[in-house]
Amino acid sequence: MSGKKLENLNVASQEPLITPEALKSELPLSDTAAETVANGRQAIYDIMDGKDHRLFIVVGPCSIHDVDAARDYANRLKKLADEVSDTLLLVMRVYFEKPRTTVGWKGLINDPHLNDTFDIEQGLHIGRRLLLDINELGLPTATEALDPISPQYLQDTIAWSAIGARTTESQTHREMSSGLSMAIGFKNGTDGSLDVAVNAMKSVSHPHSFLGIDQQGKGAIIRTKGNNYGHVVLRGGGGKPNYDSVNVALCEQALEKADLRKSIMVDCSHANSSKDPAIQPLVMQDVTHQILEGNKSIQSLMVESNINWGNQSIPENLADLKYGVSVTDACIDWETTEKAIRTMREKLKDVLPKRI
Ligand SMILES: C[C@H](OP(=O)(O)O)C(=O)O
Ligand SMILES: [Mn+2]
Repeated sequence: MSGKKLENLNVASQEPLITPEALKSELPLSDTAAETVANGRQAIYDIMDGKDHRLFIVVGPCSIHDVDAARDYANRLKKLADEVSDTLLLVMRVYFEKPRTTVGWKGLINDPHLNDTFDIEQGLHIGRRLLLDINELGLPTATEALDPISPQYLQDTIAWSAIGARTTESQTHREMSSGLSMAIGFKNGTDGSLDVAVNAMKSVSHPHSFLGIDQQGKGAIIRTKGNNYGHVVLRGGGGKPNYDSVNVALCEQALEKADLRKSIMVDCSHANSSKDPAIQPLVMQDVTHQILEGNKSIQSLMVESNINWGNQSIPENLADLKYGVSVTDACIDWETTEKAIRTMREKLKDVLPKRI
């Protein structure tokens, strides 16, 4: 046998990680939280199946870096969610995993102390604790499923997941999505391509077998049943927005041609707002207008919102972090969020019931 080392030559070190089973026994889902997750998932299914007339809005910070601010935000959102629940189902964005175009902070799980110490085990504990607390409030949560292993640790607390613009084309993410236990939104490509999302919906509806880890953290062959609740998320791209009625119609045609459910989410941020938060309420107004004009395919929105406006880079001295301000994409503030969602509810409360 050759004594030559031929593997992990570029791996500096590896260390054991808590198993999914152990993390969940340390931080179990309570009955209340489990009910929030199950009810949130079912309500989204019913909206997509045209049984529930509401829209669902995935709303919250681009990323979570401060769990106290996240809890503050969740308490505010829960009050608003109760107020508008006859017309809008609000689902809180709780994004822990951030895809970077090149390099940068990759989220609370990867680097919970925001200082390149990459205390991932702590990140998993902090993330799961927060998800449990938000579900305890009765507020369903949404996240981006980015790391192929982390769903084993967290997905029992999630009501809706996104596959991002950078990974909608990835076979790994399509295989993973075919086994996830909730509706999945597939963002169009960063170049604006809709095909990658339509193809992802097709792929995900089929069973897949692939390499993964089981609840004991051991290597496993995962065999899935397929997931029929994939849908498109129009987030703009290629330097152009795609939330307008023409692009929505083109998306409807593509879904029709592929014999897929016409359930579209409009992401009011990202390339649909050219990352300018002030544009997001305008996109929300445009979507509202499309629905008032008779659109039936837009069933959900995504809004990047935080306690305070804009975004900030992570400072050398973390004490300089501004409270409730995103450290990734710029967000609208809480007052703007409240006003825009209340306006949407006001305008749609008598119209949406007639859509089904
Ligand atoms: C990163 C993600 O956006 P994307 O660039 O994948 O549309 C998000 O923050 O929702
Ligand atoms: Mn973002």
